[in-house]
Amino acid sequence: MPAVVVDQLEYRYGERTALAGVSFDVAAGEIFGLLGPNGSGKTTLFRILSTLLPVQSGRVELGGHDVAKDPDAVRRLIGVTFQSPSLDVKLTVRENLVHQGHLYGLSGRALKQRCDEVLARMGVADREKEFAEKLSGGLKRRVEIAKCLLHAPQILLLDEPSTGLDPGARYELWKTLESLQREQGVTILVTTHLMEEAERCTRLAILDVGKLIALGKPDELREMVGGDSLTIQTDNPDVLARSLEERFGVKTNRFGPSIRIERERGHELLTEIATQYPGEFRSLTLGKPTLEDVFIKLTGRALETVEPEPAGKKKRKH
Ligand SMILES: Nc1ncnc2c1ncn2[C@@H]1O[C@H](COP(=O)(O)OP(=O)(O)OP(=O)(O)O)[C@@H](O)[C@H]1O
Repeated sequence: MPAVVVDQLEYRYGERTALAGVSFDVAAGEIFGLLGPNGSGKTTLFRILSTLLPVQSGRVELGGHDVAKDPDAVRRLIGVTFQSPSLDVKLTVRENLVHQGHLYGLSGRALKQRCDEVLARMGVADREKEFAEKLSGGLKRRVEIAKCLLHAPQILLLDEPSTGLDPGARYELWKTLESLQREQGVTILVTTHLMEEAERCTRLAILDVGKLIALGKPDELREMVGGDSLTIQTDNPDVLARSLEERFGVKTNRFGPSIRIERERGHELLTEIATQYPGEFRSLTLGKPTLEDVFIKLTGRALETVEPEPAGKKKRKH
């Protein structure tokens, strides 16, 4: 039985469609990523999975329980962390855990034992007496995850868990998530707009404007983009892109000062551009396709901050 089933899920905020018929399954023990730019519907989906928003149309099941019919059973199965921190900063690390344990009906020796276990598992046992406000961002995130592990959930739902963390803290957090999956068989579902985080997922669903546009393992998704990915940074992207298209018959994608070209034997084109356009670019880089390239191929846009308008117009959020 899949840990999570999402079937033809639709959600609207008034006139605005946030989810337009999304379907996918997550197998038990996966680290499954929901990847998409701002406004793609990740948070809406996350809130439906965590029983905070109702199912308007379609079906969602976690651990075999329908979220619309049996939200209480779903809540017992899941541990959730949100984008905004949920620690009480005026309490110590252990006090935060103890209060959470009370909400789940834990007390006495059983609660103490669970607190000891999750503090050790998240590598924060030596911080238990510190006030939460004194902790770094990375440690706060670990304590939040410790908190949501107290009732031994089978499924963890983490909304952008790496947001605000530096690269070192991100790396450590992911090592811990991977060990939770490996050693305890916990199913983990994360939302993210970070490529680095998406690359570590066992499988990914890519969302764009409320639609699921791709589903698969990171390697399978990358295989959708042929050959190499060539990126050119330039002060004149429009002029240079037009000239490259005419001269080499290639298709270019333009994002701000960048031009991206997907091409077999990219090193040959790179040499041609370097010799025929000296001084017209700031940098010229060749690499294997990334998940960003997959998104560009599917949508013609970069994974940037774009907010769709109900009328179909697009405007930048920030
Ligand atoms: N409470 C709301 N009322 C009206 N529209 C909303 C509301 N919440 C989200 N939306 C809209 O629904 C769409 C999907 O938003 P959602 O927050 O789910 O996307 P997201 O991928 O999580 O983006 P972000 O990464 O910015 O949180 C967007 O167009 C957004 O503006």
